[in-house]
Amino acid sequence: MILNLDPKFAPFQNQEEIKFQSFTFSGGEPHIKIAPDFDANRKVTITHRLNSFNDLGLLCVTVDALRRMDVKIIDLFIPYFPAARQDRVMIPGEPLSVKVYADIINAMQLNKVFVFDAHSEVTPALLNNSTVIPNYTFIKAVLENIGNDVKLISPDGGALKKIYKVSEFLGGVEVVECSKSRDVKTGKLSGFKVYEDDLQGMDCLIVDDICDGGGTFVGLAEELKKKNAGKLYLSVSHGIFNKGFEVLNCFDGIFTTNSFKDFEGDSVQVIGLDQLV
Ligand SMILES: O=P(O)(O)OC[C@H]1O[C@H](OP(=O)(O)OP(=O)(O)O)[C@H](O)[C@@H]1O
Repeated sequence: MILNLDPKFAPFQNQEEIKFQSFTFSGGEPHIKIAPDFDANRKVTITHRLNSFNDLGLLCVTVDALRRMDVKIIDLFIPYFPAARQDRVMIPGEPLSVKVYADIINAMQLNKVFVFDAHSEVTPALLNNSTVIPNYTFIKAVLENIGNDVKLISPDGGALKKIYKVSEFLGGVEVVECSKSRDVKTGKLSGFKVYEDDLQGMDCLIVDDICDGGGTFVGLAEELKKKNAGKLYLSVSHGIFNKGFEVLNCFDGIFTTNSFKDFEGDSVQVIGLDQLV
């Protein structure tokens, strides 16, 4: 059975849904009332786009309510893992935020926790009983839109291992390795390298987990164009796009999923997770 905490997000279409009402108390506390007309002996999968501490609060009270209804087996599907990029302490005084979220979820003693395309190996390492759903079928769906005659672009060393697995899944689509550097003091992006001399007009698809402000991809696109890239496409599993799509107008197509939020308009092509999981 499925309990979709976000009414706009229902990735598992074929399962029977548990009904509930959720609201926020005047003091700001999330609350839920779950309709008791379901078989508590069955496994319940909660789905949630867990993007903030408020979402986490609703999840915590939901798990508590289910436990009090005697539900023994609870799975969780949170496609975007919050703070997954805060997976190391860069400067003393900063938190290891990904562990804060993981510890809270671990305390719920869930049967399985599913995450879509985790930022790094730190998330599943910290999260008990976790399964990372890879981005393979997402990228396959992107290629169904733009064609197979592209090179896959890995923006940095951290993404390399994943992109070679994507390439293998797709039957050996060629990978171009790139790297990015940051200013040690400010943490700001300072440069990109593309480890191929001439892209000879080939179309390029950048594959990454998250687009936030987009600086990574705009900078990389400039370097790819300097190396004679043809059309440029961007695919990110989790679209935050906090600076909008104007900044990304160097791309001939942008693809993402609905793991983080929904999108309106045609600036981005969204491949829903219901088609991928
Ligand atoms: O859209 P932007 O604002 O440019 O951010 C997107 C980039 O941020 C994340 O990597 P991050 O730089 O955090 O990776 P790291 O773990 O290698 O530092 C993500 O994997 C993208 O590469």
